[in-house]
Amino acid sequence: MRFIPLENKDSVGQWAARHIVQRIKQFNPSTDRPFVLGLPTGGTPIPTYQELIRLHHKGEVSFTNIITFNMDEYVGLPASHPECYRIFMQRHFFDHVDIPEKNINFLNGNAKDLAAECQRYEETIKGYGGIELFMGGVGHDGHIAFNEPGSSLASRTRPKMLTTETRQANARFFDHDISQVPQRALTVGVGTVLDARELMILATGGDKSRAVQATVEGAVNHMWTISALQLHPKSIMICDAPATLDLKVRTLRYFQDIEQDNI
Ligand SMILES: N[C@@H]1[C@@H](O)[C@H](O)[C@@H](COP(=O)(O)O)O[C@@H]1O
Repeated sequence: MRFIPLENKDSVGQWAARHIVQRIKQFNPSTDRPFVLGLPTGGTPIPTYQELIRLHHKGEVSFTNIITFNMDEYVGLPASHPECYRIFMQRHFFDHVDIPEKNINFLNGNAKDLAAECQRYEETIKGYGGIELFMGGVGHDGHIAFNEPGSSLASRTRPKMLTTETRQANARFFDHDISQVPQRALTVGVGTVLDARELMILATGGDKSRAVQATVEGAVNHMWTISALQLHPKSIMICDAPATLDLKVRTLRYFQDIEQDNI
């Protein structure tokens, strides 16, 4: 696992966006061979989306031959709700780049049969030959996508109950009213995430430092599902300085040393 310690959330966004653009260029996608990108919502990836939009407007990257899969979606939020993840993604990213509508994939949290919807998602991902690069954030409790503590590290896409801690954290998007935050979500599983050919996880802010510590220094553990990153052959975690506060100085210096040409 690579660990990239940077200064602030904007440098994290710039690094992540540059990495995505570099991977897309190396892959050289076409209509017959599109690049499949997994994407998160949340506050953390917003600087990355802003930088990707900037690079797109500069002519450095096109999303015409990119297929996207978002990680998760709330269950039962009206499709037009501003915090519905599809709407969030339109607002922060898709509306500002040249991705064709048909290339965008989401879980439908209003599907009648949620299990069948999750199965459909898994099959659609497989149909595209899997995900090339999965970008993600991390919850305060170390969840990846909505894989809350105790989720199987082999889990696949399925409905999950959200913890009170996660609903409290996300209440900031719902007028700070936890009762408006859905109790359930559909989420790709930890196993689904691990199947991607590359993982890139972003963590910014001091409130993520315990999750970062668990990921980088802790043991692989279902109570910190993000720690499954250690099992992946090609994973990167990118942090700002506050998110590294719980790491040992020795750990931080080690990664600063080996990544000095990349930070
Ligand atoms: N399901 C999402 C995750 O995919 C996201 O990574 C996490 C962190 O969000 P934020 O970036 O806003 O801190 O919270 C949500 O619960």
